[in-house]
Amino acid sequence: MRRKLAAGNWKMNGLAAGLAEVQTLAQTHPNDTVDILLCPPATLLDRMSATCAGSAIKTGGQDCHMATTGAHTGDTSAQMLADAGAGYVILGHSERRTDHAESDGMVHSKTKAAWDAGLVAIVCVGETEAERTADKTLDIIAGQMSGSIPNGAIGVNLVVAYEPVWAIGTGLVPTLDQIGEVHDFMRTLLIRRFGEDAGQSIRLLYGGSVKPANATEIFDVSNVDGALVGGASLKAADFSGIITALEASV
Ligand SMILES: O=C[C@H](O)COP(=O)(O)O
Repeated sequence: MRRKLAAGNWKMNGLAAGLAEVQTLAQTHPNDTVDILLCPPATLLDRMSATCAGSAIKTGGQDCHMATTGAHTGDTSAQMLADAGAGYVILGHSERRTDHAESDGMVHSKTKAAWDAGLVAIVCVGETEAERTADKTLDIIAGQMSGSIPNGAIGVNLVVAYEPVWAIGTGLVPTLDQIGEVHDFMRTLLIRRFGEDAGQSIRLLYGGSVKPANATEIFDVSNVDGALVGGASLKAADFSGIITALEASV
């Protein structure tokens, strides 16, 4: 039985004042019937981890370098994220793939670095609007998963997030059939590559304009084990509505 996960990605949003939202969220969801994760900007990670200590909320990074230490100005290693209290790291988000030209090979190396540091890697995949229109969605997903995920994936070290690029921050959401088609396909790929036990235990998240109003129907889709939420994770009231919908789906 896969444990559901509600993951919030604050992206480049959030100052110290935002920690009040985290305290409210922790008070609203004191029990951990699902996993709750917040990934703040690196500047807030240490303080958010301290704020969440003893609560049901875990913290994570939004990216890591593939090396452990060294002359990499401006970068953060997986070990540093763990040192700041993180248990997870988001890797290969489409904004990183676009803004920083991250290739599948780089995401692959970063995932290995995350595992070496004891972090759970949330590897993101997803097609652009043009790729969906050209009916290439499943090919893109297969290529990104094969190129970005190293050998050795199991349920406790990997989460895969399906995020159609055209649905991120746009208010557009694929149909439930489209989400189900991709999630079922990802499950099949994981089982084929890693075997039945590991393949069935890796959690699959949907991400892209998830809100309290559409969360329940998305969480009913087969092989959707939770969500990777951007904008709606910034305010406790919004993210709480999504967590409540996920708890109800268990
Ligand atoms: O990492 C989160 C996703 O990019 C989704 O962002 P969004 O919920 O603002 O569409």
